[in-house]
Amino acid sequence: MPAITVDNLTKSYGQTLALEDLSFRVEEGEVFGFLGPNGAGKSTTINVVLDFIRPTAGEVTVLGLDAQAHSREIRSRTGVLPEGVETYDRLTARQHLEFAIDSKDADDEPEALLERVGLVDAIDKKAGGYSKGMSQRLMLAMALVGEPDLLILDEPSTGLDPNGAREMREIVREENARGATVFFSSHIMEQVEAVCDRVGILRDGEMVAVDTVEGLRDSVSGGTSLRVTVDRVDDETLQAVRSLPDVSDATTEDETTLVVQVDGSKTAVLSELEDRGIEVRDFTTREASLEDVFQSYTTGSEVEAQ
Ligand SMILES: Nc1ncnc2c1ncn2[C@@H]1O[C@H](COP(=O)(O)OP(=O)(O)OP(=O)(O)O)[C@@H](O)[C@H]1O
Repeated sequence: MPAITVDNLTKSYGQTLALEDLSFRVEEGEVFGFLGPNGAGKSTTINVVLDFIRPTAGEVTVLGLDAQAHSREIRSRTGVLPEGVETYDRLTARQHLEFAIDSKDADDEPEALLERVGLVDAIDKKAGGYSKGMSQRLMLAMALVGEPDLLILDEPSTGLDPNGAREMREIVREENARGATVFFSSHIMEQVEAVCDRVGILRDGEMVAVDTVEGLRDSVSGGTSLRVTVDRVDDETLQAVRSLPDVSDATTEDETTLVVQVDGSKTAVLSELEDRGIEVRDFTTREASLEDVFQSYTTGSEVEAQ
């Protein structure tokens, strides 16, 4: 049974079409990264999944239950880190957690939860004095209450410094190892790379790709960029390199530098140059970064998606 099923989901806010016929599944036990630029519709999707807003059309089930008919049960089994921090200034971290533990009928210890998110030192301080990162840590601790079956984290790294972002990823891994399904949104590809089993890329309210990180990388042509320093290069050589199998593009950066986009082995490119009597002085390779992949799917430029 999938943890989340979204079928033909459409959501309009007046004239604004935020989601258009969106369908995808999050399998039980996986870490699913929901990626998209600002305004793509990530929060809207999460809000429909949690029944905070109603869809214009389409069906959503969560943990096998209809999202609208069973929202109470779904929320009791789900830990949510919402977008934007909503702590209560006059309550301490301990009080926030006691409230969350009570409302979920759970038996967690506030200290233990705050220890996990690195906020135990501030346990009795009022949240009004917290930095953005501290508030984000507190919200994450609240999401962990009651060992939820499903964790939904909307932009969980917001306000966290690099250490905080790393710790957040560790918690995602731990929760997943315990058996929780994790669904988290981000507009930063790098954040999802380290922890996600699969990634869905949303663009203008539509899912443009769903795959493993490796699969996404492979689906973008020009997977590897090969930069070769030679003694000389001419048009004929450039044409010959371009027509090699697995080469999607080749350009010259200057009179002695060739940049080749190659999907397979780079040896063929180097052999072609040597066969033509061109001296290869040096070469470096660079794999398509995940930012390139993300950019190709969300802007349709830079690297061409197949
Ligand atoms: N309450 C609302 N009323 C009107 N339009 C809205 C509302 N909420 C969202 N939108 C619009 O719907 C679209 C999707 O917004 P959404 O917040 O879901 O995107 P997002 O991917 O979460 O973006 P971000 O990364 O900036 O949080 C945007 O065009 C946004 O302007």
